Amino acid sequence: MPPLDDASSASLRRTLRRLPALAGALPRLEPQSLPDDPVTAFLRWLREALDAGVPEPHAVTVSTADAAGRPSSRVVVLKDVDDQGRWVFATDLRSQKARDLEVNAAVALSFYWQPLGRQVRVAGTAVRLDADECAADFLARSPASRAAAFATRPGEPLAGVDVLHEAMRAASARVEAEPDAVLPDWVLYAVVPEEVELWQGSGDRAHQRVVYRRDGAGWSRRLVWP
Ligand SMILES: Cc1cc2nc3c(=O)[nH]c(=O)nc-3n(C[C@H](O)[C@H](O)[C@H](O)COP(=O)(O)O)c2cc1C
Repeated sequence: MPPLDDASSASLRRTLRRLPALAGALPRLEPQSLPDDPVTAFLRWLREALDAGVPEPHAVTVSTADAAGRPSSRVVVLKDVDDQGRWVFATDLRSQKARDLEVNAAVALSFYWQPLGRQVRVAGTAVRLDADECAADFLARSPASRAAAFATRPGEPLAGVDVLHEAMRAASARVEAEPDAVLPDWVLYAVVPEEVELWQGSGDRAHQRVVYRRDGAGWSRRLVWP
């Protein structure tokens, strides 16, 4: 295989074209066997991802947009699907995603579970959880994660890696000295779903898409073309 830093874009295109996608034995989806509500369906698929040994199945891409509609995406970890059927993640209020959500609550999540050829998309509105819940989540984090959260200044220019390590050392000492200290900028967002799509890839490209849409107090469900 040619090196990927080869100047020839034709060679890059060839390399990319030859990469397999949706290879291997993938499960078949029987849409009628899916539950009526997407939260139960998601939890079933998450269980199957865990059982199949999918690496880090709780890693999820979160997409937000700023006040001008400029989108951005990044990976976070899923913290919960709560008893109100909301997908919960944690972040720093100073981060771009949080700044976006504070002015534009529209949000989309995307999971990809490669060994199963499955994608789940959730679109809806993000609500910030109350300070007590955010604090409890912060305190449940490992000391190293708490120190990292105290040390960071999300998105600000960093003069050098040594500055980061020094800030981490100072923050670790603080966490040890003050184990109950909470970062006030630590926030949880719950995504209230409007639409959830389960996508099952297939080697023969007859992929299946099932879209759930909120319908009054319940959900409607339909198949759509892939
Ligand atoms: C596997 C993985 C898990 C991550 N988990 C989180 C997380 O739970 N919360 C978070 O704020 N950032 C998390 N990040 C870092 C984000 O992807 C991102 O770099 C950071 O939050 C800044 O994003 P923003 O400036 O767009 O808000 C994670 C990154 C990876 C690769």
